[in-house]
Amino acid sequence: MEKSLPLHLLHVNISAIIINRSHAIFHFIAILFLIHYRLSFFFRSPETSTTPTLPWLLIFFSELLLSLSWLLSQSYRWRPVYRTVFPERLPEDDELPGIDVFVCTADPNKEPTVEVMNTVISALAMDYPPEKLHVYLSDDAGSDATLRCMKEAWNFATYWVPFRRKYGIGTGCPEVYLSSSEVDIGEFKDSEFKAEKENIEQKYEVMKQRVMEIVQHRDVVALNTYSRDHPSIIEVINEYPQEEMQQVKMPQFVYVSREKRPSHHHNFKAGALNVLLRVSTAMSNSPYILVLDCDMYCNDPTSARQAMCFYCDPQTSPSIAFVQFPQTFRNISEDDIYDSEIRSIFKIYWHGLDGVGGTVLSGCNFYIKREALLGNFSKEEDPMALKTLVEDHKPNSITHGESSRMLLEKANELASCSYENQTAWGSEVGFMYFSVVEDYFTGFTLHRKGWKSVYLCPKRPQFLGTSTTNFHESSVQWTRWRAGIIQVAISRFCPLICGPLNMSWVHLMCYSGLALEPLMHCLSLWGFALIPQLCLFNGIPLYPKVSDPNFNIFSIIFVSAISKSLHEIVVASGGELRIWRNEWRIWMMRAITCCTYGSLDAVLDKLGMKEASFLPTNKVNDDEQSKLYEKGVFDFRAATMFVAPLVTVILVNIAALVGHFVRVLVVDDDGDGYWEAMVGQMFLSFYILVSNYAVLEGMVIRRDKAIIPLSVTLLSAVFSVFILLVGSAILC
Ligand SMILES: O=c1ccn([C@@H]2O[C@H](COP(=O)(O)OP(=O)(O)O[C@H]3O[C@H](CO)[C@@H](O)[C@H](O)[C@H]3O)[C@@H](O)[C@H]2O)c(=O)[nH]1
Ligand SMILES: [Mn+2]
Repeated sequence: MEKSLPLHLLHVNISAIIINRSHAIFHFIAILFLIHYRLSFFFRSPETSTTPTLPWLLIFFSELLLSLSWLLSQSYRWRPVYRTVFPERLPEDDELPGIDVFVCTADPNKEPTVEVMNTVISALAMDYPPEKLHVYLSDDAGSDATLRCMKEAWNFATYWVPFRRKYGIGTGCPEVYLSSSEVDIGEFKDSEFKAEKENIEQKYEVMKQRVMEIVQHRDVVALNTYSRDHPSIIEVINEYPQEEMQQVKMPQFVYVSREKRPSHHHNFKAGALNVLLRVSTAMSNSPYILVLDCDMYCNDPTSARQAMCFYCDPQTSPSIAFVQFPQTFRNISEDDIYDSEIRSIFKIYWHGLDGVGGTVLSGCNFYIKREALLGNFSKEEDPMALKTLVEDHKPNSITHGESSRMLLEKANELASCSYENQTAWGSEVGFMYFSVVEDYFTGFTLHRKGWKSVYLCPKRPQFLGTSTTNFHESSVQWTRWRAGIIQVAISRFCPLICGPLNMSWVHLMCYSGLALEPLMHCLSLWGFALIPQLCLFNGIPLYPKVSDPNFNIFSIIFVSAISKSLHEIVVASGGELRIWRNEWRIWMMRAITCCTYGSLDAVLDKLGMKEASFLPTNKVNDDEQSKLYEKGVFDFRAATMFVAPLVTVILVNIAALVGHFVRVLVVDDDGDGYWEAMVGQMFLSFYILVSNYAVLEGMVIRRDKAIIPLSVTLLSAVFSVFILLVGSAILC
């Protein structure tokens, strides 16, 4: 009886569909009116119009681009769905499939070792049969200190894992459990629990102490060179004797550091994941793989069982390549001025993609099918003998003695940097190398092959990580993401031209929207930030007079766009009004900084003039920076390249408004309705200044350490004078 009950359910969000589609129709009609208005300009007699053609064309182009981006983004809103699972209906433990967990770390200076250890420990502590769980850590730095710390982590885990299991502790991460005062009081007040908890606390402190010593003695200079040039190191950690013999069944834990040589491109995270993919094929060969970033710990130990609800269902399992959980972060402040939560992606877009074919692969927190990554590869002739590895291998063959030595030898060969030479790794097999956003492109490749994916977003965050919470770091990260996406957009893989293959057209529209968004946003927002302002400065109207009925088209589009986003943030996802303001603001800022630089990076990469790079983000907590973020104050101590464009835009907008008022005062209104004709542009400038008041504040009002330096303001002033002079000469 139990068996016939479903393991998972799909709920279609009907009310969202009705609202989204009716709004889309309404907004679309308004855009058609706008296009009609702009086009009719070209059929007017030249005498009746005072506006030159070029600015008109440019603003029309900006409007068209933003409208196209809006149109593509309707695909994410076409059929939003959400899912529920029933892990209690899963088959018995011994029938569950095996899981290999991959954790990646790359730079011990930027990725605190204790955090990496906590992630590994939380994975070892997952609520899953231990003999079916294998955890692999990829250390791209090949740091001996990290390896030693992992042995400490393993040692501590042999106490933590049984403790967590025995008392059903709700989180797998010891740091979180031990630093939180509210967890599990009440239920376990008995002395046995208290004693055991104290023991765990003590063991954790000892571990941290040892780790600190190891880390302090690290030779940072030597490590930096070594991390780029070292042989492969693979160790099965649980082969080492434990402090005290414990009769605990533990998952397997393997440390892997692939070989790295300056002469070989290491392909960043995708390269690391592919090595883990091969090494794990030789060792445990579990059919499913969970990928985690080093700072993304398993908050809820039940995620594996939740994901298995899809894979244990014979009806859905054959077509699903991966089950994606959202990235959720523990360091998000109430204001979240940099949208570090990436709200729209995980709360809106991914639900929409799930409804039309499958969510995009999102870097970590996904359970992926090994078969989907290896494809038919394992069955084909493979010059490098992966074939024998995949087919002849019996999982769990790591024992002591000769066979184990041979296995490790084989694994080292698989982790060598020449292994992939002349193979399909990274182009057809495994994680894709083509773009620095390996996740987006790998997911796209799988969907193109006809695989599906699902998005599971339970109330309780399954994984928790640290997000970038300062302006510089998040700008660097966004520039990388934008660059990686535009690499795809301007290549033969551009979703718009590479054909739907096995995807639905709405799904393809989603991918196209994501791929083209950065380009469309940066071009159109630069247009909106400069063209109407230059015209305002020179007294040239670009919008209809207020008394002209056509003015309503623009007001309606503006109000409609704002109300929709307000509805999505405030009503549908329960956010506050200021979250809406902050998102809107950071979107504008990123369009003219990160999107622009990302596009440039991608274009230069395509021309062979600059290689795309993936610098890991800094995960070391800086108290001062965190405080500013908590208070919702912009930290402008960022590279000039990220601040100067913002200041330049602000200055041009101020100049336009001032220029306009001077003109009105000096040149008398000739009764031609000049004032009326400029209302649209005045409003736009005013709106940009009000929305980006934080930049003005950083320029002239604030008096702290994180303000915009005078030198940057002066440099931007030079830029804006240049733009005003040259722009006016060209446009008017
Ligand atoms: O050469 C590298 C570079 C990075 N990493 C690891 O990749 C992970 C993600 O790097 P991070 O610096 O945290 O970058 P983020 O921008 O935060 O990563 C986001 O964006 C990436 C794609 O750009 C995705 O892979 C990630 O999952 C996603 O969280 C970390 O565990 C790194 O240790 C490597 O293993 N090798
Ligand atoms: Mn990260």
